[in-house]
Amino acid sequence: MATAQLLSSSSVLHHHRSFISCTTTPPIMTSPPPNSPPDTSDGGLLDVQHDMDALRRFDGQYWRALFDSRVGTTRWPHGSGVWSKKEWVLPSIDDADIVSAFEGNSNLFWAERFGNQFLNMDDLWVKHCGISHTGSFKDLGMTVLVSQVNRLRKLNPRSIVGVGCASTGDTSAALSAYCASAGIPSIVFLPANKISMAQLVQPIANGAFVLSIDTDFDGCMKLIKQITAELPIYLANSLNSLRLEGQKTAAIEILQQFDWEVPDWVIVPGGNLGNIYAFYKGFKMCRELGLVDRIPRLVCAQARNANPLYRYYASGWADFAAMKAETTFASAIQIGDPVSIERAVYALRNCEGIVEEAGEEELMDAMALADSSGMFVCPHTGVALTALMKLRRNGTIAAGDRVVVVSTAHGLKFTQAKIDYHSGRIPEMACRHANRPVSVKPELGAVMDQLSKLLSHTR
Ligand SMILES: Cc1ncc(COP(=O)(O)O)c(C=O)c1O
Ligand SMILES: N[C@@H](CCOP(=O)(O)O)C(=O)O
Repeated sequence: MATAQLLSSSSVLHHHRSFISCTTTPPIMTSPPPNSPPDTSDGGLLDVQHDMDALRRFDGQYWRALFDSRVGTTRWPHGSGVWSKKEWVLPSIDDADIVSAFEGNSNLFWAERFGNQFLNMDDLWVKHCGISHTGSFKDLGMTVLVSQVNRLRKLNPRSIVGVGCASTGDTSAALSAYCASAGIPSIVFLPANKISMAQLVQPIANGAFVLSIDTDFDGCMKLIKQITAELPIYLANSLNSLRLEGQKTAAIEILQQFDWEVPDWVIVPGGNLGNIYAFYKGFKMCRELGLVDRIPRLVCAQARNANPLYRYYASGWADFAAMKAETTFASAIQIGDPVSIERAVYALRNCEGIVEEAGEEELMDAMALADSSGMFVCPHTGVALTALMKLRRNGTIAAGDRVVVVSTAHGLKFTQAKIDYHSGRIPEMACRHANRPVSVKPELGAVMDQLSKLLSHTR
C-alpha cells in the first residue's frame, strides 16, 4: 500500500478530534526558565496542539520519506508545499475542500556571491518565501485558513459570511486571492497611504471589499477585532492559529531542502510576530517526531522604527511596551503592538534566540547589496540581512555557520522604495549603492562616450 494511502487509512487521520486540539499560548514570562511548558490558563491566543502520540506511531524516517515522496508531484493536494505536510497541518480536512494555489516549495537560494563578497561566508542561503502565488509567505498560512472556512461554509453556508483582516499589504493580498478562488467574500482593512501600490492593487483586483482607513496597522487591527466579534466575519490575521499551521511548513521545507540537515541559524523579519513562532513550531515538531535531532537558533529582525520586540529583548525580557510604529521602508512590518508577542518570546527563549534591529539606511543598503548580487529582495529581507551583517561583525555568527535568511515578500511589491534609493532622493540617506540610470541622446557618438567612460572604469 502506498504510504499516503496507508496514512489516510490509519486512525491517525480519522480521529482528527483527538489528533489536534487548541490551547492558549504561553503568557509573557519574565523570570521562569525558558523551557517551561506552555501555560494554558492565561486566556491568551489559541494554538493548535497536534496529537503527538498518534504522530509518533510513525518514526522520523517514515515522515521524511513520506514528505520527500511528495516533492515535485502535481497530485492534489500534495503538490502544495503546505499540503504535502497535511498530516501535520490540518489532517481532518477533505481534499475536496482545500483551497490551494500549490504554494510553498519555494526556492532555497545559495547566496554564494553575497555571502563571499560581503560576509566572508560560503554557507549562506536565502529562503525565497516571496516567490509565491501572491508574492509573500502569507500564502502558506492563508491556504489553510481559507480551506477551513470553505469547509465550514459547506457545512453551514450562513455560519461565515466573509473573511476579514487588517493588513500592511501582504495578508490582504493572500486573503483576497484565496477567497476569490473559492468564491468567498473578503474584507480588508488597510492603513491609508501606508502600503505599496503593488500591494494595494492586489485585493482590489481580486474583488475584495477594501476599506482604506486613516490610521496605522495597529489601528486597523483593533477595528477588525471589534468587527469580527460583532459580525459573522471570520478573522484571518495570524492570531488565528490555523495560519501558523501553514506558515510552519516553511521551516520543515528548509530542513527537507537540506536533506534533513539542520542549519545553525534562521533569520526572520518580524512584525506581528506570528511567523517567528511558526518557524519555531515547525522546527520543534521535526525534532519531537525524530526527523532531526536539534533545532536552529532563530533571529528575529525588526526595523528600528517599529521595534517593540527588540526593545523588550534588550531589556532582558523585563519590560514590554507597545509603541507607535514610525514610518519605515519595511512597511509591511510597521507594527507597534504585535498580536503574537507572547508566542514570539516563547519561541525565542526556547531556542537561544536573538532579536536584532535595522535602521532605515542599513536595511536599504543591505537590500541594494543583495540586489547587486543577483537577488531582488524586499526591504524586510533587507532588515534580516542587516541583522545577519551585525551578528557576523560582532562574532555571534561565525564564517562557517550555515545560515538561512528568510525573504518574506517579492521585491516587485516594493519597487518604489528601490526607485527612491537608486535615484538617490531619500532625505538624509547616502544611498551608497545607488545605481543611477544615465540619460543619453539617441546618437552613436553620445552612446560611445558613455560606454568609453564605463569601460575605462572597469579596466
Ligand atoms: C513582507 C513581510 N515580512 C515580514 C512580515 C512579518 O511577519 P510577522 O507579522 O509574522 O512577524 C510581514 C507581515 O507582518 C510581511 O508582510
Ligand atoms: N505584514 C502583515 C501584517 C499582518 O500580519 P498577520 O500575519 O497577523 O496577518 C500584512 O501583510 O498584513
